[in-house]
Amino acid sequence: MLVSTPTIKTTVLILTTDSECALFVNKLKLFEIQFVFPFFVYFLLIMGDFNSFDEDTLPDDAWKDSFDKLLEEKAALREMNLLKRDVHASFNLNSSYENSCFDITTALSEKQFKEQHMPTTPSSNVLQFGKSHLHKDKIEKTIDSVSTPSRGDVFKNPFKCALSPIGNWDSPNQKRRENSVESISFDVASSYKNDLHPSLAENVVSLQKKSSNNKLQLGSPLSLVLQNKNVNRALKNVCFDSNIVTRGSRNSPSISSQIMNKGITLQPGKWRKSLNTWRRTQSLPSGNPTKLNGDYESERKVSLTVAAHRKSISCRKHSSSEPTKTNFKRQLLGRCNQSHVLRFESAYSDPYLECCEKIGEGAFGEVFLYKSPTQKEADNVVLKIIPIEGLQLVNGEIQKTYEQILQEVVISMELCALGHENRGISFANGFVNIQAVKCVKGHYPAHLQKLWEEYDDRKESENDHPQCFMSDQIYVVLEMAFSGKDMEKFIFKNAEQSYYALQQIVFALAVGEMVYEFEHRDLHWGNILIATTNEKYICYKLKNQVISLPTKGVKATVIDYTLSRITYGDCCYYNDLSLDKDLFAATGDYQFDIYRMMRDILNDKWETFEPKTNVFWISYIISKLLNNVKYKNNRTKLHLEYIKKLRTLESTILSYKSCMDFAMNLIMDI
Ligand SMILES: Nc1ncnc2c1ncn2[C@@H]1O[C@H](COP(=O)(O)OP(=O)(O)OP(=O)(O)O)[C@@H](O)[C@H]1O
Repeated sequence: MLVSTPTIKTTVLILTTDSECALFVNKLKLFEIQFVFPFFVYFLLIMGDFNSFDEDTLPDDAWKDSFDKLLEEKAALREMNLLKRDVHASFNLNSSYENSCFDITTALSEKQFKEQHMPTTPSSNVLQFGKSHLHKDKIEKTIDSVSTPSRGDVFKNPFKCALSPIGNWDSPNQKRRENSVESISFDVASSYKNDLHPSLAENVVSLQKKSSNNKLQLGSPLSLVLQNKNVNRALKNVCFDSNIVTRGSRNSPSISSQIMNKGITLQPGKWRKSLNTWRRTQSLPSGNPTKLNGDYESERKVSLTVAAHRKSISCRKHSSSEPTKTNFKRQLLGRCNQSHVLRFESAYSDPYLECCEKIGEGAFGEVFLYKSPTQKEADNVVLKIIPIEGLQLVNGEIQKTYEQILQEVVISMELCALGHENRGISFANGFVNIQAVKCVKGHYPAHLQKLWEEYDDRKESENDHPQCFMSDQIYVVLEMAFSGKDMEKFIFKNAEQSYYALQQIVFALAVGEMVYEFEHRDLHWGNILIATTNEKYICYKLKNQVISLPTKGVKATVIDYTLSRITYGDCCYYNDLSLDKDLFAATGDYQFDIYRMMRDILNDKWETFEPKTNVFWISYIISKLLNNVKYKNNRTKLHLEYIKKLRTLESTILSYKSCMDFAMNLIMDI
């Protein structure tokens, strides 16, 4: 192999710094360094002219190609004036052009882009972006085809440099790289970098101020560039101004669309708390708790007012049983077997509460387990305590009204009654067993507050401390049977076990559909509880047909009917989500697609019975069973066999009209 002398000399010099050495070694691997290096040493010894190395050498960074320079640091970009331009060139080490989402046939050069989209005079429909003014609608249309402005030579041969071992850059995707942008840029209505949410601040690699007096001011729009590798993390907690501009998010089209749609990335599973956290960051920019984001705050007030008056029960006209405002309370007390609201302490004595421990929490309630001194599991009771009718926000949520809690109570009790085997032509276990409902009033008991604090110490509660409740606070307490662990945390033995747990859910929903036109509408894996059982079979009766389903050692129970719908008597009990815009903007899991799928199929009319929504949730559960739940034995033949079955279901599930339809199909296989 022939190597020119200047190359050899420069090579020896470069190897004097660690970082350069590492990069260089990578490149030299292509030349079989193990062969070349001894040859260098031998050759230099023969030359015997070490002093001449200082003369006649190339500059220190001669080995760097134009891409290396881009990767290095901001200075290089600034030197090229890229940071000040409309689109920020990438210096994200982790990205690769193969991931690019660009359609190269429609990609525009910077010049073309400016010609087509820059108006001569700014108008109200123009978004500020760097120094340019761009029409919003046009940006949205061309979002995936924005070019990175570049000096032509940078991308013609991205590895061009004096010492580059890659000589002939001829990639079929070269053009893509020309057009790729690996950063996201947008405006935020916040101020200093330090005032941003920490997770965003640490990702800010460029900050362009727009204020006239050269000082960053609160509320002044900033243009930020985030490194793509960190964008997802940053987006999780960050609130964006409504006039966010994003350009060429190439690694993840979904990130781009999240921003364009004012998308919200929520934690999968119990989404309410994560949504509330997001809402809080919207209304209180970190670092400046006194200043509210005006627009968002007024929007939020409207949505809270709407939530307070959200209809949950609607009855056929002229129905004698039509509930009115005045009798929701009476109906609730009827369900509680009470003539009036009880004092908390008379419904639950101190010795009773001393046998409790906190086991869970949701946005609407704290959940405690009463452990019976009899030590019999059947005597244990789960208490879900839900504050109602108060004016103060609890856990970021407006408290449910009598009407709204009545919806949950009626659904819970009626579905629970489906488990009684002597009832009519259908029955199903699988809905949480409601033992009693109580309506109580008063301060939150001191002992429960202590349990809340202990839980907070152990697991960090996301809820508000219950000391916030006054003596006139009303609560509904659902007393239920203990039903196991959230599916999210449960460890299945293998996929055979999870496959039969899935079947249990399908049959329960099928019976619910048949008897009550039931749709769960929020069946994420935090709302399915799994317990181990010694029973070999669980029985269901569907259209007069009794089905014995093997348990394979587990029992699945569906909980939390906050969003559910049933038809009972002449009334429909449901939750009108049509004004809950934030939920439909959420991303971060297939779960959040399901809310949009439901809204679409229901035409945003939440009173309507459409059992396909249950099928959507089953499809979500199948995907969780395949991709997310934990398995103890995941290498056995049996496990793989059932994974295959689940995959088959995954590909066919959305063709069913309802769980009833699906269950009928499963019966043939049993
Ligand atoms: N019957 C039960 N057996 C065992 N654990 C339960 C039971 N009911 C509730 N839990 C636990 O309490 C948690 C909260 O309950 P639940 O989902 O009913 O509350 P929520 O306020 O309606 O929640 P969300 O925030 O989803 O609206 C559950 O995730 C579960 O861990």
